Amino acid sequence: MDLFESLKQKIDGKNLTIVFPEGDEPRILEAATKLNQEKVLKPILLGDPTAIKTLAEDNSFDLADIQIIDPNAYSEFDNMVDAFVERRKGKNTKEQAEKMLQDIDYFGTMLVYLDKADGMVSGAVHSTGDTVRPALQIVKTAPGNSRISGAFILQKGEQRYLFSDCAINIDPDAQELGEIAVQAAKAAKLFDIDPKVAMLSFSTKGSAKGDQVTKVAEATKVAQKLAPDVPIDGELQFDAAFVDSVAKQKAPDSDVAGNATVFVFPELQSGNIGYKIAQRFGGFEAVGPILLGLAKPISDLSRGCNADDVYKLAILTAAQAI
Ligand SMILES: CC(C)(COP(=O)(O)OP(=O)(O)OC[C@H]1O[C@@H](n2cnc3c(N)ncnc32)[C@H](O)[C@@H]1OP(=O)(O)O)[C@@H](O)C(=O)NCCC(=O)NCCS
Ligand SMILES: CC(=O)OP(=O)(O)O
Repeated sequence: MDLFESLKQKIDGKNLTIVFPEGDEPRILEAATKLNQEKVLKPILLGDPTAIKTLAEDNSFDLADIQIIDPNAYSEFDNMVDAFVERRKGKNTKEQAEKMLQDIDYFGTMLVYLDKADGMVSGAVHSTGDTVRPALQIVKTAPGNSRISGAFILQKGEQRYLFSDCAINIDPDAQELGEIAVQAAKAAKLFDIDPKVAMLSFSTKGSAKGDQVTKVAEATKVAQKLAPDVPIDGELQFDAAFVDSVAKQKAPDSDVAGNATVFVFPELQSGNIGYKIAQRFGGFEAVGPILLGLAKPISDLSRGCNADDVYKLAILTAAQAI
């Protein structure tokens, strides 16, 4: 079954609410309208209600009973400020909190933190840093996770893969990269991908030398130790990880090479470039980034997203809430 149909079945009837801070963005309105009409989940839009309704009318989107919250007229704003200050444990004053919560991503994240929404989807307009920073500061990591990472599902026809980290950690060390790989393997299972994890490099099993290669080889050992029941191998070049005939030549003893389904990139430059090449040259649909390791589901869109990407990421985000 199609991934999104199966995720829709999982969340069906659960009345999950997803907050969209960028409520005055047409792609968000289109996706929210569809999610609401199909009763997949309950969207909450942030912004000026009059401006949002006018924009919806201009684009023929029927918002029906979708909840709109105006952060500038939010009756529980003072409580939100107090909860934020308490959460930040001395890192931000009340005056700073009042200012920070004018930012719709901070405001939306607080709605999730305070259980007034089950998840959040933002980033159609805002950069990843601005979207994710409030989540890191307020929601923080889930138990057992020292950091978060950002994965993409890449799918085309029957093919479905997971790429990570394509969004968050700029230059992880070996320990961090190993943890990113384990987060990716766990997430793959959630999205019906049988994880076979390739730790990517420009070298296969010592064919090249250097600090960057050593880092990936060490990260492979970290990941194997953290998740001994998951097939994880590296360091592997992409062709050795993906193409059976190349795998036979370059890494004949590997249980992952040639069959990888989860691709872990050595740092963010290659991860972010890699997923966009698969998407734009390879014709794969890229859904994400899905933030892994956060205590509550919050997702960041690429600014290049369309309404269908928003719709699908909202479903993925809601599925992480159950
Ligand atoms: C994610 C990112 C914004 C965080 O960086 P930052 O704002 O400089 O973060 P800081 O170092 O100031 O830390 C802010 C908080 O986040 C936490 N944090 C930072 N990175 C984290 C991570 N990967 N996992 C968990 N927590 C993290 C810090 O501990 C800190 O918490 P505190 O305020 O409670 O002490 C930054 O790593 C980044 O810009 N990454 C690249 C994003 C990007 O442009 N991607 C490409 C497009 S998708
Ligand atoms: C994930 C990503 O690359 O986001 P953006 O395109 O918004 O920078």
